[in-house]
Amino acid sequence: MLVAACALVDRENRILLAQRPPDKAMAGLWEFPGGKFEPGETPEQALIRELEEELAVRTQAACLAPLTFASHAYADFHLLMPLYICRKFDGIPVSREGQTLKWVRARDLRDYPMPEADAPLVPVLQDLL
Ligand SMILES: Nc1nc2c([nH]c(=O)n2[C@@H]2O[C@H](COP(=O)(O)OP(=O)(O)OP(=O)(O)O)[C@@H](O)[C@H]2O)c(=O)[nH]1
Repeated sequence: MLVAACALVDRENRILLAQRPPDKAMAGLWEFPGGKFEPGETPEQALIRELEEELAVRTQAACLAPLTFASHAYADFHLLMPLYICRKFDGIPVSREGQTLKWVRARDLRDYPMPEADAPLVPVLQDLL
């Protein structure tokens, strides 16, 4: 499974996390906004679409910088997930799909339980921010 994810970073260097709603797999875990690619989409197009759909945030490919990626074997699928970082976006994120949103400092990321695939991404963000 290919998923594009984004660390949205605000002016205070905080990262936006979204908590998965109770009715979904991995409910309650905190994740980076993003989602699966649709046929024919580039990762950047998928992310721009997902940020708009999930958070009413608008950005553009030039504002999405590749940061790192996750490659993780879940029991039922293998996830390959590029993680972008974005500091330049329009709009204040609002929850459009029932997720709880939280701006989190890099040093506090470990306080938010995340999907297994995300564990190696945390130190990369902590080093950067
Ligand atoms: N967006 C996002 N997805 C992640 C992260 N870590 C991680 O393992 N995933 C997994 O990647 C997949 C993302 O798919 P998705 O968001 O498009 O779809 P979903 O499972 O929420 O449900 P849906 O198919 O009903 O939209 C899920 O299996 C999710 O658990 C992350 O940090 N951000």
